[in-house]
Amino acid sequence: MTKQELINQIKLKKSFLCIGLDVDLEKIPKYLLEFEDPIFEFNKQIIDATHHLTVAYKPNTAFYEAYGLKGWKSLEKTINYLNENYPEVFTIADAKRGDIGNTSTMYAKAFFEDLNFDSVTVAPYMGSDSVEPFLTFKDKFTIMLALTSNKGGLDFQGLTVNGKKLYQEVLSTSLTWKNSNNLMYVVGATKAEYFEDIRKYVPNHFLLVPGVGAQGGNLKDVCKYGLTDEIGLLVNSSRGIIYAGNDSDFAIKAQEKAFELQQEMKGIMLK
Ligand SMILES: O=C(O)c1cc(=O)[nH]c(=O)n1[C@@H]1O[C@H](COP(=O)(O)O)[C@@H](O)[C@H]1O
Repeated sequence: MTKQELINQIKLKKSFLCIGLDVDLEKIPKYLLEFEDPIFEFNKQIIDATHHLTVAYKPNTAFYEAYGLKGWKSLEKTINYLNENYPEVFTIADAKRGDIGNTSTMYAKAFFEDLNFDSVTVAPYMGSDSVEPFLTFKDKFTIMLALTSNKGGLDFQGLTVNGKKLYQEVLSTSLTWKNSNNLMYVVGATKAEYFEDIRKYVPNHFLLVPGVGAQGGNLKDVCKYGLTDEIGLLVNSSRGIIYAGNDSDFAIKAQEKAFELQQEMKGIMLK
């Protein structure tokens, strides 16, 4: 998908919502455990009920890898279902990869070619040659961790290096990399007070913003400085949406939660 196609979707749906498909067999409605593939059945129902309200889905691969080969199959069925039925939706493999160059190329092939996701999350710790292989894929995006939502996010990202905070250094250095227009950045919703500063470094790149909902982040605070003329934000909620209910009406409950967030986004976009 191109950046323009993503922006068109955002404008059409009046939404910059991303729904996290972080499926935990202990949390899904019990009746689904009777299905041959409970994870896929859960995702399918969530997707069918929410696709008109969201512009992106983000399965975190940990929730699939935890179930071994079966989990990976469920991930493959989920991305295939999305690509076949809702190709307009942006897809994010939240895998947080990154390694020496030739290994990163293989990670990129796994998520961009084999599974055909639009994007993958990557950690910047190993530097330029660990990220650049991901950036060579046309119309695919690499979403690099900048300032994460968790408490420990500042342990390293907040340290001063070369007179700058490490996350600032990550942002400015990454802009010098080849194909840096294929980058997006993760900035946690729980770090809303940093968005003004972050936009000084990356005024136009998309930011993936997790941490609204279960982690307590607030949409309005994020939008105050995070929004660009092209919106430039994908705000993710996982548990707050997909576990809104845990009975046979779970998909409707998820739809209600997604609708609430979409309406809030629409209000902000129309201001
Ligand atoms: O890369 C991410 O998506 C991510 C980065 C970050 O800083 N914080 C963060 O919570 N995430 C992911 O975003 C999702 C948040 O889930 P909820 O807290 O349930 O909405 C999980 O899949 C996390 O792994």
